[in-house]
Amino acid sequence: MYDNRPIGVFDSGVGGLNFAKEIKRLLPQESLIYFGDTKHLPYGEKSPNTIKNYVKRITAFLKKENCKAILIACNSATANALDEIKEVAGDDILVVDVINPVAEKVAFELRSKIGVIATKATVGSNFYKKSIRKYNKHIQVVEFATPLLVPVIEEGFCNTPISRSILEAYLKNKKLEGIDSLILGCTHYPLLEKEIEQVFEGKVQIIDSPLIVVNYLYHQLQQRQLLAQNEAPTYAFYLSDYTENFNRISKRFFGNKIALIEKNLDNILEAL
Ligand SMILES: N[C@@H](CCC(=O)O)C(=O)O
Repeated sequence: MYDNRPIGVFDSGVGGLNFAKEIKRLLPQESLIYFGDTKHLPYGEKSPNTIKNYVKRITAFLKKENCKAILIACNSATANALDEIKEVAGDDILVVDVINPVAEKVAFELRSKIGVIATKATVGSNFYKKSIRKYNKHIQVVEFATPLLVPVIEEGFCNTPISRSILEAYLKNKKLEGIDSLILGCTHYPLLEKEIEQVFEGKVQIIDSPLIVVNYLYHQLQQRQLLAQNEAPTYAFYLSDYTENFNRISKRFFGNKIALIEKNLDNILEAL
């Protein structure tokens, strides 16, 4: 039994593309519909209620596009609006987030002090600490907000003296002293992963969230007989506001033939 309907993936901007790219690599027969809410970026600086309003509309859009599953490729959305997203999605759509699969995996591995760097909205929720300690109370979890990293990434300053100096300032903070592992608790941050490894001189293991999450997604699809058998999957990219940086990074991950479609979701909830 196969299901060739698309998987919906969304984020506030380019961050979710790290996860969409991993789906394309590991699940090459799956079609994707990506929504980047670039008009409302950064989510990390917004209140939980504001985030809830944004992501309910995106979920409604992906439901209307007949998605069989939705990957919330955004930690800030997961940490502040997971229940609301599931409510709008309803029981017929599989919803996978980017925090719980990672928390469950790292909780059963030999780690003693895990660092989590993320946006203010994610750190403010303590979602990672609560999720990891739900499985293992003995692990110390340090959550540390690094808000400048998203603008650095969205403005295309990765691998520059700017990103390097900001990472040095953040990662050498006393709060992160003695960590053995680091979770990149923002889907944008894998774009800085090499630079982060350099700051720690390889002494800290960076957790590969995209691999863990997409592996979890695969098993959830398999259990529900929702896997696709599609030799020509399609990739559609919608943005609430076109940005050149999204265009550049999406083409780097998905090739030059993709089309970016600007989509206004202001009235979509009324249309449901
Ligand atoms: N993709 C980011 C959101 C970044 C932002 O819009 O502040 C996350 O995982 O939290």
